[in-house]
Amino acid sequence: MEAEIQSAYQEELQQLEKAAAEIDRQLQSLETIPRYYGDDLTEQALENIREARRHNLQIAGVEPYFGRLDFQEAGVDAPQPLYIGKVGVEDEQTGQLLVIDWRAPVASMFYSFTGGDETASYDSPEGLIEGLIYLKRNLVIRKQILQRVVDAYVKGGDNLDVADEFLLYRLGENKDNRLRDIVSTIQAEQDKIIRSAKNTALVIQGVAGSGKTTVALHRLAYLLYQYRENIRAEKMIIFAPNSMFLDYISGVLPELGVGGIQQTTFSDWALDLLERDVELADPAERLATWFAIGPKRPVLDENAPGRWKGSMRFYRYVEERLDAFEQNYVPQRSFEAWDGHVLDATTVQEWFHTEYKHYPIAKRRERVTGRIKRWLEMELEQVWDGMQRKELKKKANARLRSYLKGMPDLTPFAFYKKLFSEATDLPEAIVKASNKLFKKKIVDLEDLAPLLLIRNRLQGIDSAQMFDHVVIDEAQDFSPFQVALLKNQTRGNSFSILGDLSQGIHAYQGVHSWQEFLDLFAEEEQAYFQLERSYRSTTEIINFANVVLERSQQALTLAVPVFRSGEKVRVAQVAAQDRLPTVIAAVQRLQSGTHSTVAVVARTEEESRELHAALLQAGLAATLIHSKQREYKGGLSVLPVYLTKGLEFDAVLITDVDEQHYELSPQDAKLLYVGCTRALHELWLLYEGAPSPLIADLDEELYASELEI
Ligand SMILES: Nc1ncnc2c1ncn2[C@@H]1O[C@H](COP(=O)(O)OP(=O)(O)OP(=O)(O)O)[C@@H](O)[C@H]1O
Repeated sequence: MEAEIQSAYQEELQQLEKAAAEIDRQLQSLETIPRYYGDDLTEQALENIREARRHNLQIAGVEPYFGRLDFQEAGVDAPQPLYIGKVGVEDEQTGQLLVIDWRAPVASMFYSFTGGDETASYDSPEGLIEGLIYLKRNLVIRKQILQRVVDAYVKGGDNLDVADEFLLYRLGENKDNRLRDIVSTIQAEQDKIIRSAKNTALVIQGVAGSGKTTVALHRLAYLLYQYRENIRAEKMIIFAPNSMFLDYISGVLPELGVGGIQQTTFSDWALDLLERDVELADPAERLATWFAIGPKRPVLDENAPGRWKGSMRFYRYVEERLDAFEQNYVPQRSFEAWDGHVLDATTVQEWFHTEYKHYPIAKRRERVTGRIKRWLEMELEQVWDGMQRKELKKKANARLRSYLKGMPDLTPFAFYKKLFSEATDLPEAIVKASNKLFKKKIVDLEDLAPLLLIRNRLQGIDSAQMFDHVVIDEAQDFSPFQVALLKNQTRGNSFSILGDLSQGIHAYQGVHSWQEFLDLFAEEEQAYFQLERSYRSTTEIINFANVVLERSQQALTLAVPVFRSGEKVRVAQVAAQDRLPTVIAAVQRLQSGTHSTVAVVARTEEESRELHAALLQAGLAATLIHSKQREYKGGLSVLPVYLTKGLEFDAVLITDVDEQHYELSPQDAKLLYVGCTRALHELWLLYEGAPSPLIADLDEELYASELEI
């Protein structure tokens, strides 16, 4: 056995030497060609191709490949070793592929093949190719040095779940301040999502840590490769919950060799399109209101403004108002330039409703106005007396100004404001609150989608504003209105919509069932996937978090851990006077091991500020994360629980898990669940007085109560 391992290692060492030498040679030969900076278009195109190759070779130069698959195609004599890497590399001398891009059809077998039956197949442009797999091998190469060779499958061998062994090895690593690519360990259920056809609206429900964000980013890289003829990176967009999250995920796409994809939050994107004509109400205040402790929180029902204004009922209401506005846009009366010189109302209506029908309202107004002016000029040309013409022109222009007032040139905000000020059939509380806010030209997050719907109808959607693909991360916080709006701007309904209802802590604005989104798409253009395995946390952490979730009294899917065992979760009571010293000592203990990212999670922003100050005073370099934070620095972070969503840390310490801070309610259970599932390796919870009912009377197997600090 030992001899076999040695010989496999030697074989791979030789292969690596050969591949690395070829990559270096190609890179050097490209470097000898001077870069072109001129304005000749052909030269520019050639330079772009060279630049893309340089970039790919640089990526391949660091880690040429990560896997090997020996595949014997039916009808071929012997198995061929296929080396799979982040980018494809061709041997320039032989024309053979030295490394196959992980996104290529043949590489799909590396992910879909999970042992068992040794036959495998893949979809190629020529049709289905079938054959036998002889070997599936994982390779770890760092800076061109071969570090690990692990065989996940050998035909005829004892294949004992070695695929999992390699995955566990990757999952056991500590995290720095960025999300990473997972090309070498994409799981079969994730691969299916990544390789789904472009023109489909995918809705993905995935438990915490199931790789949703990561999978969505890999899917973008896949689509760009597979549909390179008719899709462009600049036409793809990722919507994420906040700027700090965008910063946190910003490393993955460049690692996959992809650049140029728009990455933003819905509010930033919407405010830009609205030309910053309105201001957004302070998001920190909104969070403080909805995440207040206990009874201070507003009632969450279908009349919560976010739910109500985000509904399809309101979408249709706004559309009806727009229809009525358009229908009555042209004045009923004719335009009389001066006595007896009349332009019929029906003629103007014909121009507006029939001739220019395909233009948006504002454009139609422009066209119709221009045409009336031309008609007027022609009428005036027939008046021979210059003095009289001048007189009539003055009079006619005054009448025209008054006539055109009947076709108001409204901004989206002016239309929306008017809609609320005239509304008699909308809930009173919503109208009152909206009118009050709109007086100051301030709007809430849930007003942005209606404003854009109005904008699109008034001003139209420019082709530059259309998308080839849209990713919505943390989609449980999105409303049907937002998705319906984006649907109008997305070619082929190409969407990746991913989220987790168990983490729906913004239920005052987000969906309560995925059906709310699925209803927006025809049956044949949608697909629904569920991811249940959690890759982030140890089994101990997942089992603990699942109990918290079960106490939410809602039927939610529990996460299934990938079997990776670690420390027990620690739950300890502390006396009031010991709270801060205990937090400080606990952080020091958690930082003393190999953990590079540690989070102290408080219930509110105010409490996280206090803890942050105490940690700084104790000489610990902690970063406070607040709702306006744009950058994620890693190391030691202090943050309120509702801002942890989407992030992950080697160790997490949650403070104040007592009966006041976390009640036995679905909302608090989801909050605590989110907090717990952020931890990769260690999770500690502290409370004063009585523990939260969400963690009281737990099975002793689930936790340890000593802190050992
Ligand atoms: N196939 C995989 N191989 C290795 N690591 C993986 C794999 N899938 C997911 N992970 C890791 O699991 C962690 C969670 O991934 P990610 O943040 O994408 O999950 P998520 O479903 O978006 O989580 P959440 O909803 O809790 O924010 C990351 O560290 C990611 O690298």
